[in-house]
Amino acid sequence: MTDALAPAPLIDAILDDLARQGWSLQTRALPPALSAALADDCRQRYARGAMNRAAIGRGGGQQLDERIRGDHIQWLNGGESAAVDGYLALLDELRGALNRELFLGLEDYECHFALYPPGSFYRRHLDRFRDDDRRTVTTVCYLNDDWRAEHGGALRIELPDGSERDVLPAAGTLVVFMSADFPHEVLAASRERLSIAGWYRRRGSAPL
Ligand SMILES: O=C(O)CCC(=O)C(=O)O
Ligand SMILES: [Fe+2]
Repeated sequence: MTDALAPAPLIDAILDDLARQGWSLQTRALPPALSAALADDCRQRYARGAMNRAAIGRGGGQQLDERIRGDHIQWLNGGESAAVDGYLALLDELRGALNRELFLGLEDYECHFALYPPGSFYRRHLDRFRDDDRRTVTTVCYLNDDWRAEHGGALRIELPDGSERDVLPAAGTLVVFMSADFPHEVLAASRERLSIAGWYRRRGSAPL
């Protein structure tokens, strides 16, 4: 038997927050060594041109629009690097806990590296597509050392009571929220901003 990767208190805190308020902010979710290795991996992919400008919409309706989002992304698969495998193992452990404790029936997890060049942003949106309701829980983990508020680049989340919370994209921070319920946006930053955005998905209700 292998040791659990994620500390039980971290998993418990996320489950409690989600059950109570539908979202969770954890500032020490990723070990610093893993976060640093992921940041290196992301930067190398960007440098060799492996990351593409992110599109909006899905399937045949995809389009590029810098007025809506300006990040570059690459989808992640197991077996690409030790760092990515470590990250996926951690997030799979969380998936198991969400299913066991909150009965969410999450079948899989899709995620991508994202690099926002200075000045780029992602306008207010919901992560659940109109024509595809499989995305159920959103996760975003940040990979940026020494991030300060004056760098900008916050994730601004709108809470059900209409108030807003700004989350700094600092290394180690993981944000988790119910995909259908929290409009959010990424504010422009004065420096490069690295992250992994991901979605736990349920089986689709519509036939393919
Ligand atoms: O990077 C973030 O803080 C959020 C990214 C996001 O909203 C998305 O990729 O859908
Ligand atoms: Fe989003």
